[in-house]
Amino acid sequence: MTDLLQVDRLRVEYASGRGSVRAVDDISFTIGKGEIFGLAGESGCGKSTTAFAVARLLRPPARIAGGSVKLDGTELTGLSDAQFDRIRWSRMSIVLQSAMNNLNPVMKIGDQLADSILAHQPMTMKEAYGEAKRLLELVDLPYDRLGSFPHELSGGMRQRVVIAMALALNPSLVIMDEPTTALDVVVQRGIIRKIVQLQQKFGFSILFITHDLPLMLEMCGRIGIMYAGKLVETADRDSLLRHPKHPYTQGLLNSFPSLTGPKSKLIGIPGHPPDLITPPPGCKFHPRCSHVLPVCSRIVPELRLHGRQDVSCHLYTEEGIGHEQASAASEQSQQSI
Ligand SMILES: Nc1ncnc2c1ncn2[C@@H]1O[C@H](COP(=O)(O)OP(=O)(O)OP(=O)(O)O)[C@@H](O)[C@H]1O
Repeated sequence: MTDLLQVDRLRVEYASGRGSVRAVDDISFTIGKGEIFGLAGESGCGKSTTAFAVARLLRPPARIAGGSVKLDGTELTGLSDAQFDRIRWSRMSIVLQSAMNNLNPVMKIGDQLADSILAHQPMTMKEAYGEAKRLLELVDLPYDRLGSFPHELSGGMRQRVVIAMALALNPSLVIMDEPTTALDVVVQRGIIRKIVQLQQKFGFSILFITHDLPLMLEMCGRIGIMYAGKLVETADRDSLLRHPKHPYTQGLLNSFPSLTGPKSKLIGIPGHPPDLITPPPGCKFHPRCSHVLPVCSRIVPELRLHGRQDVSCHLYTEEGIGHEQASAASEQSQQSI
């Protein structure tokens, strides 16, 4: 699969009175053309900061401290705001959890959609309205809703409008950060089904972020697991489900009910994520890890290909205990998933 997005050694820091918060710490991943890639991990691990860095939505005190973000070969981190504005919406768009509340309350839906189309495409107002109607129908809203104000729509309908706006200019990448979290479960499911249908129809790629790991596993072809600003494992969905390699991934999967297998006891991960201003040395997960080795508190493990997935863990490095015990750990965890 050809890469659409290439994130290489990205680092993002927030300046704070106590020091720098290393929210995204040297992470690398790619998203293929037409691929749905998910980022998962506990609250505060840096998922949204990564998405905002890619979409260039970070504001002070946040700053990109290093690394590269390329979209279809174009380096984004060095572009001026004006250059990036041409890319935003036309090649990359973003749907946020709160977006449905950010629609202009005193403007009709049709005017808002037409305005966002006209901001990037030379058309007459009549043509833009025609486009707005097509977009509403894409997300299964009747076109007479063009004349409604946001408060006349339910939360689910407003989020569909936001998704329609994100697709208006046919982008190649859509970033979705908790796009349905604020909605009730039934409405969520309907919107997710619609997103997947549209993705299959138009072939755009998605960077998908949610707390809902079962939903992520259902929707994403490949998933990156983040812990304390680091990417600790990247794998295709099946490998991740069948053979999670990093002890953190294993713990995360054990914290959610199984999608398909028999019922088993849910086990949380003991302890808490570290303070990102003074994280522990070596692997940041080592104070919580049940497979911890002496090397883990000394050396940061690199993310390396192991079997079908990339994993950053000393269970799979030469400094660590080697593959046999790692496989045993993976199998042991698998039995309980
Ligand atoms: N303005 C800020 N100043 C200082 N630190 C911040 C700021 N915003 C976020 N952070 C820190 O950056 C880290 C990453 O936050 P981020 O919101 O990206 O995580 P997340 O994985 O998306 O969390 P959630 O799932 O809760 O949205 C957190 O530890 C957070 O405390």
